[in-house]
Amino acid sequence: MTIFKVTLCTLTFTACDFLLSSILYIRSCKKPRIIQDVVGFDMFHSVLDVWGTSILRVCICSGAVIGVLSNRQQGPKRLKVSIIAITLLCYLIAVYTLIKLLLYSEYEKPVKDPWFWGLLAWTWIASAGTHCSWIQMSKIPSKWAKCRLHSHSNGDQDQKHNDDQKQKAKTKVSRANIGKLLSYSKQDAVYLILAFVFLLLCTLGEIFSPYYTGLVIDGIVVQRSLEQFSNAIVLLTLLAIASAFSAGVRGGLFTFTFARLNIRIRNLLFCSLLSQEIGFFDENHTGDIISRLTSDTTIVSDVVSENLNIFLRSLVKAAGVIAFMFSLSWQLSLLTFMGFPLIILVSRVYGTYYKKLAKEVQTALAQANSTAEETISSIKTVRSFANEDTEASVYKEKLLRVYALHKKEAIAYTYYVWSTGFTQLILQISILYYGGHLVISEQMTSGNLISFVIYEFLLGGCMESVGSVYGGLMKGVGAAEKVFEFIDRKPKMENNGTLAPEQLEGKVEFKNVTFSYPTRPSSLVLQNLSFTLYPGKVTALVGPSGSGKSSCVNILENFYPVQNGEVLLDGQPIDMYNHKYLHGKISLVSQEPVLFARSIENNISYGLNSVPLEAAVSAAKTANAHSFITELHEGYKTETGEKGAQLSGGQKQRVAIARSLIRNPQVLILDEATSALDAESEHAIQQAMNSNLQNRTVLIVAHRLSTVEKAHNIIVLDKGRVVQQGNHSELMEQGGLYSHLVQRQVSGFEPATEEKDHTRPPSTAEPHSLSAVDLRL
Ligand SMILES: Nc1ncnc2c1ncn2[C@@H]1O[C@H](COP(=O)(O)OP(=O)(O)OP(=O)(O)O)[C@@H](O)[C@H]1O
Repeated sequence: MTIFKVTLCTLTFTACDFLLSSILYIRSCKKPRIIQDVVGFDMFHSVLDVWGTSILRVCICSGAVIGVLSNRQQGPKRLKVSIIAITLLCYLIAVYTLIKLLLYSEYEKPVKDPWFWGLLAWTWIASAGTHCSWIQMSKIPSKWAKCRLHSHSNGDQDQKHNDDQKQKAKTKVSRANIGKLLSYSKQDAVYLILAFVFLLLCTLGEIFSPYYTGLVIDGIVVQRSLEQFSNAIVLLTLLAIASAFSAGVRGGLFTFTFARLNIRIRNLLFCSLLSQEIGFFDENHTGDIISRLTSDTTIVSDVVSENLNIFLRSLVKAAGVIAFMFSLSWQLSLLTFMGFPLIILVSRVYGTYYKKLAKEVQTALAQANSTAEETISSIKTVRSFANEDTEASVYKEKLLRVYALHKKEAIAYTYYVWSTGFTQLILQISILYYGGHLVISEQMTSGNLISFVIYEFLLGGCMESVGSVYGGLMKGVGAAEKVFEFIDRKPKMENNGTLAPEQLEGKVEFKNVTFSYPTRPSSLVLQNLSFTLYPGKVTALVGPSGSGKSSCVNILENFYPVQNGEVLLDGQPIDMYNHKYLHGKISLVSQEPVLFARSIENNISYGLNSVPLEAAVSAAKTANAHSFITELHEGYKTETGEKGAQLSGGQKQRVAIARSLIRNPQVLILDEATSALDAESEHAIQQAMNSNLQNRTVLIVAHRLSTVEKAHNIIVLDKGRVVQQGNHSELMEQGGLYSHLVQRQVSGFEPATEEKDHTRPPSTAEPHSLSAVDLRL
């Protein structure tokens, strides 16, 4: 709707409101002349004041229209700012009409005048209409902006429009999340239904208790009958026992069901994480991911379980209590419900704010966790740089951010308790005052008043619970939003290839491969790269640091998708191979091999189902690991510690080589796999592997000349391109980057920076120790 339509509608509504209210007032006026009603106004017999509220509404609406038309930019914004005040005003008008009904009913029981009822009903409708008109007019800029977008851009309004859309989308997401959370509990429907049945039983017991308490008091004070008094007490006792029993079963069942939900969600999240592409782990901090897996999932199940339990109990109890209250006294019930919308309003404002805060707290906590995790997992590096104090202060800074958010939460909670407590206090005093009047005027018994007051307390408790658990539920929903974001995330690279040929030759071809990492899409790491790895041959990749050697390995392992070109295994793109099959045939020993906190035997047979010890021993022998393993106290049963921390770097590498060899892979990739070994161990491994080469394709990424010089083919990379290819002697003869690297390193010259300079003439110094030569600049 355009600005003109909105204002026209508002003005039409205002005119109708005034006209209808006036007609209804004139028809319900008991005095022969209106002027007499005005002069001798009587609260208990005249509805002049109710008609007066229509003038108030006319003023509100016309004021809004004038405000918007006179200042099209600022007017609607000002209306938006005062929405809560107008909501309160409209609510007070509606409450006033209820008070009028109570005043009228003092002299006319029941109130029969249809014009009076008509005026009351219209006043409620018109109050709601005024509120809606105000909201519509406050929204004008975002809608109006749409029309203006074509003529000229308006940054602020576009931003606001986007924010509105985002807010709407968020509300939808919250609802979807609650639905989704419940859908994960489908398997526990039986337990949930049982829990709900016991919840009903327990609540019924609690609802009837005040009623029987009233009967006990009436038995003592009014009837003075021992029989009625004792019957009521027996029933009260039975109810209390049944209610307590049901409460226990209900609580237990809810806790049990949500413990199952917790396990389910964690498992789903973990499986979803495991299926994500490697780029996902480059983009997300481990601490963040772990925080979602541990604290967010706990919040989702625990907070939701606790709050859903209280929420349902309070809701069912409130429904029963309301029914009893109306049966005891409709007047007192009306009085009670005047405060009801106010509590909802407070809860809503608080809930939205609390949800926002909860999300911020989760994010801040995840960042703090991430810092702690990074520091603790790299404690040796931290210690070696004596950087403990800085790390501690970085962590403290992050914790202080969490603390600041918690403080905000605490203040918000304080205001919430104050506002709801104050509303309830006013209500209770009004009820006692008006209830006393009803008892004195014999419109209800004292027992009923006591029952009503107990019910009112119960309802107050229910409302408070609903309000406070709303915040808790929102906290759970905020956490669920983050958990579901990961559970629902579709991996950008799926391992859904199906090829699994019985015979695999092992020929690998890189054809015009261009590649960049997902975290840095604009920087090309490999450019139009082509080379071939042949079965039965050892190929070495060499080149300066950062030239893309490990990136080639990552692509060959199918960790990342390539931007252009293709990587073929036996003529087929590698992503067409079955995931398990591919990694059974291509095995990688990486630069920093990671061992798991298990025994050496289990580490060697990692990922294989049942492997005899002999196979592990044989692989360990080839990897030159057997002798050091047997020297360990528990041999192959020795635990390696977290990430293999209880083994030396060289020992870890040898176990990792054995782990790859045991699979008898067709393509073996050794990415700096022997960098931590002494020359003798490396030589022993090479001997063993060369004699074991059969038709295996071997790709070696290494910096030591001793590792690469015996390779059948050496591929020299520079800035993601192949610059040279051939065996050691050919490349040395050719000159160029390879010989330059060799000669420069042989001369013992180490440049100060990682930048290389090919223009410099190669050193003429004689090689003195080939085994120690590092082919990296
Ligand atoms: N996970 C990653 N995300 C983004 N960029 C990366 C990632 N890994 C490596 N890089 C970048 O890709 C380029 C090539 O790195 P790569 O590890 O392939 O080089 P390398 O030749 O193996 O180096 P080195 O000999 O030092 O191990 C470098 O510029 C590096 O910064």
